[in-house]
Amino acid sequence: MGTDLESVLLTKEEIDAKLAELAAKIDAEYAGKDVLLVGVLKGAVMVMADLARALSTPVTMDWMAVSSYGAGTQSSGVVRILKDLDTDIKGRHVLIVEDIIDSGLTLSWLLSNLGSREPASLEVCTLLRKPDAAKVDIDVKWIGFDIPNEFVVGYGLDYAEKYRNLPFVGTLAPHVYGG
Ligand SMILES: O=P(O)(O)OC[C@H]1O[C@H](OP(=O)(O)OP(=O)(O)O)[C@H](O)[C@@H]1O
Ligand code: HPA
Ligand SMILES: [Mg+2]
Repeated sequence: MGTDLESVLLTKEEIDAKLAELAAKIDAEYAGKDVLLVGVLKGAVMVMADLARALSTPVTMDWMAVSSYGAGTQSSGVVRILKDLDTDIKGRHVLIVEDIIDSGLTLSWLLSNLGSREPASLEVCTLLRKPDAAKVDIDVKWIGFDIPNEFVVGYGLDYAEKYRNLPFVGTLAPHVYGG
């Protein structure tokens, strides 16, 4: 697996099983409703692709690009919109799909931004969350895994844009980012 990675935290099989579990709960919640999945680029691409295919509920998908990390391993706290939604979400049931909640700053900002557009409902599904890294308290309805406060890569998650295409989630060796 190369010397840049320290260990595998979640295998592809564990991720697949968890997404199937989450999809069943999401299907039950939105039965008969018209749902818009909002993926947060770029990290959420893999979760969105696999979660959307695990759902039975018909959904539409839109994407928002925001960035708060740049090339580093620490959130700057400053969120920039790089690409806004194409869809007017007023009156829609919106489910934000995220790869990870770390400090929570990105999602907290996104929830208030999208919330002000008057959706019928606004919920969050994230594959990963780091409870020990939280700087803000956020209400998240669907969480795949709570993980330790270490920098992780793979399955959409990057370090300086690398490793997003790994099919599993792993921890990065500290020497890679000077830790
Ligand atoms: O809870 P936080 O501390 O705010 O961190 C979580 C956010 O950081 C990452 O995105 P990033 O800004 O790295 O953009 P990317 O998805 O394009 O990698 C990740 O995909 C989340 O959106
Ligand atoms: O642990 C992480 N890895 C990659 N990207 C991230 N963005 C927030 N936290 C992380
Ligand atoms: Mg990133």
